[in-house]
Amino acid sequence: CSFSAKALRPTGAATVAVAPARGIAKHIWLICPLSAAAGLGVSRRPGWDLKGKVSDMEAKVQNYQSKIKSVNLENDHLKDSITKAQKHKAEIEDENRGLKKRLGDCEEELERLATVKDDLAQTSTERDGLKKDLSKLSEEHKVLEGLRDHLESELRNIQTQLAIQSSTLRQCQDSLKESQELVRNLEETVARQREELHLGEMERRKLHNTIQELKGNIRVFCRVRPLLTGNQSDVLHIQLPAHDNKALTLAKTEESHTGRMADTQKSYNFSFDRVFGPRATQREVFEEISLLVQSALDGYNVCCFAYGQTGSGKTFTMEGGDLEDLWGVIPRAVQQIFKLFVCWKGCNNEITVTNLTYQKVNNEDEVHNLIMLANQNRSTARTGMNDHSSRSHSVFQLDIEGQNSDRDTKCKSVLCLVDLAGSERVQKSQSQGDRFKEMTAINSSLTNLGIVIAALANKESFIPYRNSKLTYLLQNCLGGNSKTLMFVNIAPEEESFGESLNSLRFASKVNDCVIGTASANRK
Ligand SMILES: Nc1ncnc2c1ncn2[C@@H]1O[C@H](COP(=O)(O)OP(=O)(O)OP(=O)(O)O)[C@@H](O)[C@H]1O
Repeated sequence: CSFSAKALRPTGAATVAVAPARGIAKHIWLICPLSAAAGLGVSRRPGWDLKGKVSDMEAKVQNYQSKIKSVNLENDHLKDSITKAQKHKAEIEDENRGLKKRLGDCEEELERLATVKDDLAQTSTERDGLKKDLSKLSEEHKVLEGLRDHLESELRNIQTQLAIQSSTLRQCQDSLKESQELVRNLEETVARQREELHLGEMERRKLHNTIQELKGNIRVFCRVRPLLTGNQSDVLHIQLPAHDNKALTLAKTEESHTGRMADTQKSYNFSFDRVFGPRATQREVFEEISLLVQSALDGYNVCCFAYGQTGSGKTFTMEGGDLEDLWGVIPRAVQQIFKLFVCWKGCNNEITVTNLTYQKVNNEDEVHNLIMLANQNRSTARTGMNDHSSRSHSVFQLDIEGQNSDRDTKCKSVLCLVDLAGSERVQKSQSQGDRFKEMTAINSSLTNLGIVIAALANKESFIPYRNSKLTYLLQNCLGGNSKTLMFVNIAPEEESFGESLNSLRFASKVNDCVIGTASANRK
């Protein structure tokens, strides 16, 4: 199609169709209105030139026909193209559907892959964690390997040591066998020596008893109290020989009554089993008594009593002071006994006295408590001779029972420790009223004690023990199966000379008493 630019006078709108971008053929069509086309390339003929016009028209028709032809061709061609395009479109749609499906598949796949990616990320995180764990475990493994090596080396050492120990053990077992043999031999020796010891102990008791018997059954110790005020060297009337602890002399210068003769020195010599001077300590005194306490533990009845004028130191000797150094015979004897004994199982007394109770004791403290109770009940008072005079006799009696479970033997004894009330002269003590009555009763019981001792010394057939409660209570100690010791306490003051002389004479009489040989209460 060719156009002349000059002749072109478009009168209507042109439609431009553009073929789809995608397709096999690409064409541009321009469709012009007929009126406009009629003027193309045709020169204007005069009105009268009909022929010319007809020929133009025919030419035009021909042109148009050929154009139609070509358009039809073109149209066919286009139809064909359209068919093709439609086919192509259908193919493309198919393809599109396929692609869409593929896209859907791909999206699904993508989703799946996203999940996989998440899984992968999680797995990766887990892998990182595991890697860390692995490295940690590797380190631990390394440490454990080190430890294992160390343990293996230790094991080797231990095995070596074990081998050494095993060999030592074998040696020990051998020496144990030898030791067991030795122990058997030693046990036999011990049993033999125990038997020898027992025989030795029996021998010791026998010898101890013989010594006690040789010393006399009623033994007498004399104790001189120190001056409570004043200078000890002023005491001239009591003389204690320096090298003889058994003798004592009372000396007094007697003035001539007429004045024509010179004053005479009168001396009274006494001899006892032991004389303790004013400086003797409580411990020294008890050393002697402890032998008697041992006799009580060996099964002998033992009695120790203190006699003397009021204020001469009887209570101090038997009980003493609160400090351990000042303890007297009773607390020291209790201590000695409880060092050896664990329990006392009761008491079985042969002599009973009205208003007297027997109390079971298990230890030293219980005994001390009883002594305190007894002291509270004991009557004391201020007299002309002593600020704290004991106005009663105090009798401490302990029943001892011993058992040798190995040999099934038993022994029983009584330890009797007596602090007598002080003897005193009526005039000197200036006692009145109740004190006077007390003093009379005390003196009476002491007189009865003297009578009993005199009867024993004279070996009389009847001994009047029942004359007083005191002698009745002490009858087993004085005349029976007992080892008896008497303390005669004397005061150092010169005005007590007469009382001291009386006491020492009485004590000498007691010292002469032979009351028979005591025997141990053993079963
Ligand atoms: N060896 C001594 N050393 C020191 N002081 C002593 C000694 N002996 C006795 N005394 C003291 O002498 C005083 C009288 O003693 P104690 O009370 O023992 O006498 P007593 O003979 O028991 O008197 P009584 O018969 O009146 O009861 C007490 O103060 C006591 O402490």
